Amino acid sequence: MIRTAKRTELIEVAQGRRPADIVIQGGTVANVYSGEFLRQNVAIYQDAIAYVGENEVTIDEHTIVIDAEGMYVSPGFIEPHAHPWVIYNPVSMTAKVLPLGTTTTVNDDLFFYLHFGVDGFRQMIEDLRALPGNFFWLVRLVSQADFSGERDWFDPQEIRKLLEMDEVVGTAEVTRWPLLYQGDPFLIDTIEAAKRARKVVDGHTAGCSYEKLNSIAASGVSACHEAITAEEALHRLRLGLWTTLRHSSLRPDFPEIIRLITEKKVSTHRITMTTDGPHPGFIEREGFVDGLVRKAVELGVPPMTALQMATINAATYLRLDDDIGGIAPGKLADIILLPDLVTFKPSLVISKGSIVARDGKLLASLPPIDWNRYVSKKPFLFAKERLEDEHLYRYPHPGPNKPVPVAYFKSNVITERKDVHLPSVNGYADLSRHPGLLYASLIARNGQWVAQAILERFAVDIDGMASTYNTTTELLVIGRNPKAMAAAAKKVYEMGGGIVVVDDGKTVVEIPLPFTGMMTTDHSFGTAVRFHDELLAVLQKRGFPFHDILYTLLFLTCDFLPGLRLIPYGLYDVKRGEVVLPAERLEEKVAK
Ligand SMILES: Nc1ncnc2[nH]cnc12
Repeated sequence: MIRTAKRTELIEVAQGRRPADIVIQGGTVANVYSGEFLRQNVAIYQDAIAYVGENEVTIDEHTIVIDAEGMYVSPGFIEPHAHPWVIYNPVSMTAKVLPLGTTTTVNDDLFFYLHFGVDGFRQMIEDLRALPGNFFWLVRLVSQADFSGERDWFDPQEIRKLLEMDEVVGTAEVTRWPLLYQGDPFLIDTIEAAKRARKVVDGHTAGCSYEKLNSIAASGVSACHEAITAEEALHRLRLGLWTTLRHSSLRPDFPEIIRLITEKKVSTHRITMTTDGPHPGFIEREGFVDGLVRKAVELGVPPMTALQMATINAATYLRLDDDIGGIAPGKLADIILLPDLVTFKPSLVISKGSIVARDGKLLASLPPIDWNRYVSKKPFLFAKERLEDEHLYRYPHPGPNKPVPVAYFKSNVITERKDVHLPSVNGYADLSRHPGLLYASLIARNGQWVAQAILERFAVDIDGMASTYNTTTELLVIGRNPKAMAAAAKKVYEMGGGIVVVDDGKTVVEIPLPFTGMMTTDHSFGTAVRFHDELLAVLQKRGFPFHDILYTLLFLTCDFLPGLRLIPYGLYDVKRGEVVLPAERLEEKVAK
């Protein structure tokens, strides 16, 4: 990482021959390298740390002297696995989490890359250099729902060029991990190239057995955050994978998984923690990396161990430990002041030598970003009126006496196939006598195709809703009433992306997400919280039985979780690897 502070000047400050810019004195420094708490002074010069010790630091009239008496002085927190698109965007996420002490986030690029391609994405990386804090990237090698042209879009040469950028620290999770198990040549070659460039290879091996994990580790993957039990986490640790413990809005797993440390008493130096893209309401109420540290300590992890996992361990995994992750001379000055080791809420946040937040308030300015300048794809490429055709929503009956495959939600994101006998009316499955069954259509934004499903246990009483917030960012329309579904779909079309719920002829939720269909363009994190909370409340009132609506929508259209899924190729049975009902061409569908 680039420093403005010259090494020779840092040496002068360390020797007291040059005044420091900031001195933090009288505090207890959390030395995450040695695992000690030490009463020491810290001298900061420009963006780096020059001195840590018991000597008085040389100051002048420009030096900011911070009295840290009674406080803990900790390295800034690091989130090694962020998804900066959960209605919030990279700027609003940073504005929220920096005052909470997370000075570094490492971010998945999926939706940015899908919508901008390499040129727009590169431009955005460059523009986001103006963000306060450290904002790094992991780049995807494939999407989360195969589509025609996917392999061309994720071009190996372009990805290798991205991997050369300083802001790109590695390759992002491959959710379709069976591709790695099978030794997919593109993935293996690109992973090899990433490793040669000294970058990390993030993993995503949900539900992978110990035996299969051997192959994944052999493929070059360096980390996994998908363990949901202490046992699964131990498998990852034993196989040399950096083991990232997750406590997210979708999977608040710490009470179980933290037993890896509190009961199995393993060595923790290869363990990190992640919030894994929580919904905005979760961050608002539970915090970000500060929340992980707080929760870990509450569950019995020693405070120093929790701090190490959130700082130096993450930095070491990311190969950034020469620059960040600890408080020592020569490192970048990412430092937080903690009044206690219980709440872990910083009273002061310093990033690269600047005070960026105090008492939970952001002081740093945010760069103006014109998000839509990166987007190379138009939101919709067909006439809006086409969405009025009810054939887009009604499910074609497979034939007399044949059961209809239904995607039944077993949990927030896992579905299971149920074969249900339904009457046929004019060739379509009739849901009118089956309360709780809903139509679902995934409509390509370029107007090329529509894929269809029937859902059960999503929500009993939804007339119509539409959302581009899903892993394909195509138009997902759900409901029991095709007219209401059409109305919701048209509204989302008009907004250029977003989420709309229509009930009894009225729009009851309207969330514009014009940035890739996933994010607001707003710098205010509060807006994202308000939108999320409103959506969840409205859907729960109409029978949504789970806790994380955004993840239900997000993953209904992915191809890596069990059950029936709605993907660009059609209704897909993941276990059998089989398309149950192929997507149809939109033109043919609406002409019927
Ligand atoms: N695989 C994933 N894709 C999109 N957002 C996510 N948030 C957490 N995991 C994610």
